[in-house]
Order: sequence, then structure tokens, then C-alpha cells
Amino acid sequence: MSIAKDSTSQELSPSGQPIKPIPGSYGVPFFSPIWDRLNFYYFQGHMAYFKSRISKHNSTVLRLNVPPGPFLASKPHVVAVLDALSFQVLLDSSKVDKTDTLTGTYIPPLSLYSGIRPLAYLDTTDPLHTTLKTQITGLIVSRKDYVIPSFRKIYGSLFDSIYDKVESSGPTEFNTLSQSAAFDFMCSAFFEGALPSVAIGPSAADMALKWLTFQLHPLVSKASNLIPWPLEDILLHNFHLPPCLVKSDYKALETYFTNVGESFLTDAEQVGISRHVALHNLIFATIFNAYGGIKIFLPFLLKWLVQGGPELHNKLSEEIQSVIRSENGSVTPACLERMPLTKSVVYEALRLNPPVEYQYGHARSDLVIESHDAAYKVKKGEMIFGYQPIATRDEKVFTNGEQFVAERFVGEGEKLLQYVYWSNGRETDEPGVTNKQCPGKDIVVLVGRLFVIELFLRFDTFTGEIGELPLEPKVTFKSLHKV
Ligand code: HEM
Repeated sequence: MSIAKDSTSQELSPSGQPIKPIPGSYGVPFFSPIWDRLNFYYFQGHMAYFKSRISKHNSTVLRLNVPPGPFLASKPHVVAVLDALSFQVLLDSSKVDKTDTLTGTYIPPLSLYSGIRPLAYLDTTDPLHTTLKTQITGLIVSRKDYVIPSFRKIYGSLFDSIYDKVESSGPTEFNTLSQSAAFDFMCSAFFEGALPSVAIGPSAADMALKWLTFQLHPLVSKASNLIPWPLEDILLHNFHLPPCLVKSDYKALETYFTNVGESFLTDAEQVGISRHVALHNLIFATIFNAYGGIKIFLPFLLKWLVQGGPELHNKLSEEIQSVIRSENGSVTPACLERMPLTKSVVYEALRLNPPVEYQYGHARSDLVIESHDAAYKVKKGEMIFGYQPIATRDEKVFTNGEQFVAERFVGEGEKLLQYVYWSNGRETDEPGVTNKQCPGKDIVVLVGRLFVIELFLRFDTFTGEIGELPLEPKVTFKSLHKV
């Protein structure tokens, strides 16, 4: 830190930015967080909640309350980082402690995880973080050859049945039909044995979703349009619905994972992780990422494809069909690299709509957060919070940042990938035991590309209608034009 040699004696950050006090306030205890929560969920919505405060204080680093607040979270106070540069503090494990910060200022009851703390809730300094992340990464690497065939089989037949439905009975919603595909795909990619929709039955997806909803409901706005908001607020956001409501569903899931995950559990035991801890981590990693990740990501990707219209469809189908033809019809990891537009479209969807929107971490020590034209001091222990869809639309980094630009990451544009943070790390970084970056990163990008490929191997173009669901867009196919 240095002091500028001008008349103002302004304190400067290590990179020479003036250090300013963080604007914003937390308001009146108890009442302001409740009012803020109503604004966040109902009156303003997530995006407007943050944007209005950025304009009011003319700053992208500011103090504010994040939901849920009372009574679920006693300390809703955060320092919000809402631009592409300041957000980076959350990706730096030497600066933030991520113990119990996955869901922010509240923690779901651990009884939902049979009493354990899953890996995603552990900080990098916890020795169990290293052991568990190594085991899960090992599983991902050992199954890498299963991802493409599993995805093609499950989502291929999903697209076929959507086509049949559109032809026979008209407009067909993607979201409901794809509900079990995310869970089936994850299990087909990672385990031998029957798919959950077969082994547990058709209700497997509902069971998994219900369990996830109990963990995440305090972060989801307008959980239901059916319940008037004050009642919804009281029922969902003020009280944790008792975990016993999902106990029997969780038992069924546990039985399934004990069978299909046998070799993972045995391997984990050999490195000192109990079978109990390994099992509940496996359940968490599979279901949380199927429904908190893939199930949200694909409708967003599809939404942008629908809105891209025939012009984008022509370019994509040409790129995809010509590369796959040159490979005699097979989809290989190498041929995916020869599809620059397909790759760019997937990154652009992840940039605009990172499926995990919120990131949090406690400052490990007193530190300075650098933004574009100022820096700010944060005290040890303060909660830092980032709303990612604002950070990754930052116009100072991305021209027309709010718009979907299909070619954004083609050629020279690849340099911008360092500002794509959906995996809780830069797209140009690698996940490892010393960071909290998603170890499923490459699989997710691959899944996005395979989704676009499966679609355009079948259809030259299509039309659809976009609606809204609590976590994702609702996409209804209206017509599909077969290749
Ligand atoms: C679209 C899908 C996915 C998205 C959006 C996603 C996103 C993320 C994010 C944002 C984090 C960091 C959470 C935080 O601490 O703030 C994370 C961590 C993690 N993800 Fe993913 N993920 C996805 C798919 C997957 C898949 C397929 C796997 C494979 C098992 C996976 C395994 C994990 C694990 C184990 C962690 C914890 C890492 C750690 O604690 O160091 N994810 N993911």
C-alpha cells in the first residue's frame, strides 16, 4: 500500500488505484433485511435489486443485505462485488475462506446430508477437502470415456421423443420432459448399473428435486406462483420445512447410490474416508449438479438457440454436420475441438447465465479489493458476495455484455475466457485441491457442446416459445425441421 504524492494524500492500492470507503448500508437491523428480501424476491427481482443499488451508489462494490435474512440467516450483511474485476477476489482461495459458504448466509440443516458436510461446503484448508476432491476428480477422470455415449443415448432419445410429440400433438415443453434426463445422464456417465429412473422408478427425478428444493428454497424467488407471496414467504423463506418430509425419499436414493457407487466407496475407504462420508458426498455431487447445474444450464442454452433463429441455426448445423460427416458420423473429443462456433455458443450461454449465480466467501484477513477504477478495504471475517450474472456481463470487459453474441469467443475472442467464471474459477484455470473450482468443469462444457450437436445433427432449424420458471427459462418447442 502507498500514499499518493499529490495534495490529497489519497491512499493507493498495490496496483495504484485510489482506496475509497465502500458505499451502501445495511439499514435498520431486522426491518431493512426483511424489506430488502421482499424487494429481492417480489418487488424488484434479483437483477434489478442489485442494479438499482449499483446506480444509487454509483459503485459496483458496495454494502448491502442479501436474502434470506431473518429468521433463516441472522447476518445478511455482505460486501457485494458486482463487476468482472472485483468478483475475482472470490476465486482466490488465499483471500477467501469458503467454509460453509456454498449457500451463503444460511446453511441447510445437515440432517439433509445424513449429518455430514459435503465437499462443496469445505474450505481448501480442510484436509478432507483435499482427500474428497481427489477422489471425486479420480471418479470423473476414470469415467471420461462414458460421457459422450451416455449423453448421446439419453438426450438423443429425448430429442426424438420431443420431435414425435411436436408432430403428433403440437407444442411440447422441454423442461418437464427432460426432468429425468439430467439425473439419468449423470448416473450413466459415472456408474455402472441401472439408471435411477429404472432402478428407483419414474419418481426418482421428483425425489431428487424435492431434496434439492429443501436446501435451496431460501435463494429462489417466487418459489410458486400459486401461493400468495406473504404466505409463501412465511412458509418457505422463514422456516426450514422439516427435513423429515424428505427422509423416505432420501432413503431410496441412498439405497440406489450404495449399489451403484460400491467401487467409489471402497476406494474412498482405502484413503481413509469413511463409507458414510463417501456415500453422502456421492449423492450430493450427483444430484446437486444434475439439478442445480445441468438441469438449469441446458434450458438457458436452448433459450439462446431458439432466439438465435434460422441465421444462427444455419451456421451451427453447417459447422456440426460437416465436421461429423468428415468423421464418418462419429462424435469424438477431437472433433469437438473443430467446432469454434459451437464452442463459443456454449461459453456465451455460461457467461450470460451461470447456473450457480451466487458466490460467497469470508475475508481470510484484512484485504483490498480492486475494481476498475477504485479499490476498497475489507476487514477480516467480512462476508464477500458476488452476483455472477452481473459480473460476467460487465461492459468494461464484454462489449454489449447483456447481449447474446454467438461468435464472442471465436478466434481472438478466446482471450475473454479468463472472465468467464461459471465454474467458480476462470475458464482458463484448472480445478485442483488448492482451489474451489468445479472439478466437473470440462464435463459441463462438453455436455453443452454435445447438446448443441445432438440438436443440429437431427434438426436444421426449429422454433420455440420462452417462458419463466423459478430457476430456468421454460422452453416449448413449436416446430422442428428434420435434417
Ligand atoms: C452445469 C453444471 C455445473 C455447474 C454450473 C457447477 C458449478 C459449480 C460451482 C459454481 C462450484 C463452486 C461452488 C462454490 O463453492 O461457490 C462447483 C463446485 C463443485 N462441483 Fe460443479 N458444477 C456443475 C457440474 C458439476 C459436475 C458434473 C460435477 C461432477 C461430479 C461437479 C462437481 C463439483 C464438486 C465436487 C464441487 C466442489 C469443489 C470444491 O469444493 O473444491 N460439478 N461447481
